[in-house]
Amino acid sequence: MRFVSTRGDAPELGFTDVLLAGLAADGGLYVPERWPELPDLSSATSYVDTAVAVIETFVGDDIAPDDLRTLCSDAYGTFRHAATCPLVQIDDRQWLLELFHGPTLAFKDVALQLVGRMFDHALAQRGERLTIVGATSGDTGSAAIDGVKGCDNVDIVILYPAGRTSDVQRRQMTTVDSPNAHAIAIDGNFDDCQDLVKAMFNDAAFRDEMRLSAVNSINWARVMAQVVYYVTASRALDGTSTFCVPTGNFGNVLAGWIAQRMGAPIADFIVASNSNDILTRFINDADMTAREVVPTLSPSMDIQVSSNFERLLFEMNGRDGGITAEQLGRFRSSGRLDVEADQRTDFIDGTFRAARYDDEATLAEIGRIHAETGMLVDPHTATGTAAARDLAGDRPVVSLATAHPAKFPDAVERATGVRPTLPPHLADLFDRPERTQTLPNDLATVQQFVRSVSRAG
Ligand SMILES: Cc1ncc(COP(=O)(O)O)c(C=O)c1O
Ligand SMILES: N[C@@H](CCOP(=O)(O)O)C(=O)O
Repeated sequence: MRFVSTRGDAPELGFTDVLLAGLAADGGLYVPERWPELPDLSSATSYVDTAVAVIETFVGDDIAPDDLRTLCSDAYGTFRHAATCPLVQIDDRQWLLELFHGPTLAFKDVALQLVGRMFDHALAQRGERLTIVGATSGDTGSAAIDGVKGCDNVDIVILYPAGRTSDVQRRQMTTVDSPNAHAIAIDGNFDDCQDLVKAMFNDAAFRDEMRLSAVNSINWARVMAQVVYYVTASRALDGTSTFCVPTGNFGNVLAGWIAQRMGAPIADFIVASNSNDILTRFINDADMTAREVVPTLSPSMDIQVSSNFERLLFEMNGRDGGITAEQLGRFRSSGRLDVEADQRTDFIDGTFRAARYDDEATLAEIGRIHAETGMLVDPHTATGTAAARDLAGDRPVVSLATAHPAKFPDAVERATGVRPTLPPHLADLFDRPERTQTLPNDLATVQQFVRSVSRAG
C-alpha cells in the first residue's frame, strides 16, 4: 500500500517510511492512496487475529506476516483484560467499549503499545535511530513513553501543558525512569504544544538533523491501529450500531469512520465534546471558529485545533491536496474554516452527530451512570455516555470508554463520593520521584532542548 499526503505536495511513501516520517514533508498527514475493503475475518477468533488481518491491509510487504503477528501479540499481551478491548453492556441498548486496560490506562495504549514496537522493529532492521517529539493533553504522552521506554533506537520528548493535566497523567509521564524519555511542561495549552511539534517538523533542517518522528495521531500508524477495535466491536454486536466517541484531536472518531468506510457494520457516529466544542459547533451549526481553550474536568479533550480533521477535510475535498492546504492556511490565519454546504451534506449529514457537555453536565452524568449501574466512568467517557443517552434513540449504541476512572480521581469522587483506585502496577505512582522541567512556549528553546537530548543528530 502507498500513502499520499493530505496537502498533495510530498512524495508518496510505503508504510514503514510513513511510520518513521510521522508528518509529511509538506506539513500534511499521510493517508492510504485508497481505502481497502475489510479482509475476510471469518477465522479471526481473538483481538490479535483481527488486528493482524486489518493491519496487514495497510502494511503490505513492509512487515513480514510472522513479525506482524509477534508485534501484535506482544503489544496486546501487555493488556490486563483477555479480550484486550472488552464490550460491556450497561443497559438494554448501550455498551461501553473499554479501551483502558493497557499499561497507562487510556485508549492511547491500544495504538502506542503496537506503534512503539513497530518503531523498534523498523529501526533495528534499518540500523537507524530517531527522535520522537510529541504533544499531549495528558494521555498520549504517557502511552507513548511507555511504548518506547527502554527502546535503544529512540529518544522521546513529550510536551505537555503545564498545570493542565491531572496529577496522575503528569506523574505517569514524569516518573518514568528511562534515559531516553523526557517529559517537558510547556507554559501554554495543548494547542501550543501541538503547534511547537508541527513547527519542529516544518523546520526541514532541524527535522532531518534530529531524524524527527511523531507519536501523535498525525502519524498514520496511530489511526490505523485504532481502526481495529471498531471492527471487533461492530462485528461482536449483531447489527448496525452507533458509536459515540469523546473527541478532541479527532483521531479516534476518524479511525471509526475509516472502519465504516472499509465495511464495518457501523451506522453512524456521535462526537462528544466538552466546553471546547469546536467540532460540535461545526457538525451541528457549520461553525468551525477556533476559540480560547478552556480548562475542563476532561483535560485530554481541551483542544481547539483538531489535527485529524485534516484527513476528513481531504476526503471532503475529493482528495485534492491543494484545496486542503489552502483551506487550512486560511483557517490558520483567520481562525475560521469555511466548507461548502454540499461538502458538509455529503460527509457530515447522516454520518456524524454531535453534542457538548460542560463540567457540570459531565459530573451529573458520572453520578447517573454510577447510580444506575454501580460503574465508575471517567469524565471523558461521561461526555460520550451523556451524548449516547441524549442522541442515540433506539439504535444499539457503543460508547467508547477512553480512560480509566482512576486517572481522574478528583472528578469521579466529586460526582459519586467514591474515589477510584489505581491498579496494582501504578499503586506507588505518588511515591515515585518526578523528572521534568518547564520551558516557555518558544520554538527555539524547545528545539535547543531536543537537540541536547537527541542521540540521532
Ligand atoms: C481520555 C481521552 N478521551 C478522549 C480523547 C480524545 O480523543 P481524540 O483526540 O482521538 O479525538 C483523548 C485524547 O486524545 C483522551 O485522552
Ligand atoms: N488527547 C490527546 C491529545 C493528543 O492527541 P493524539 O491522539 O493526536 O495523540 C492526549 O491525551 O494527549
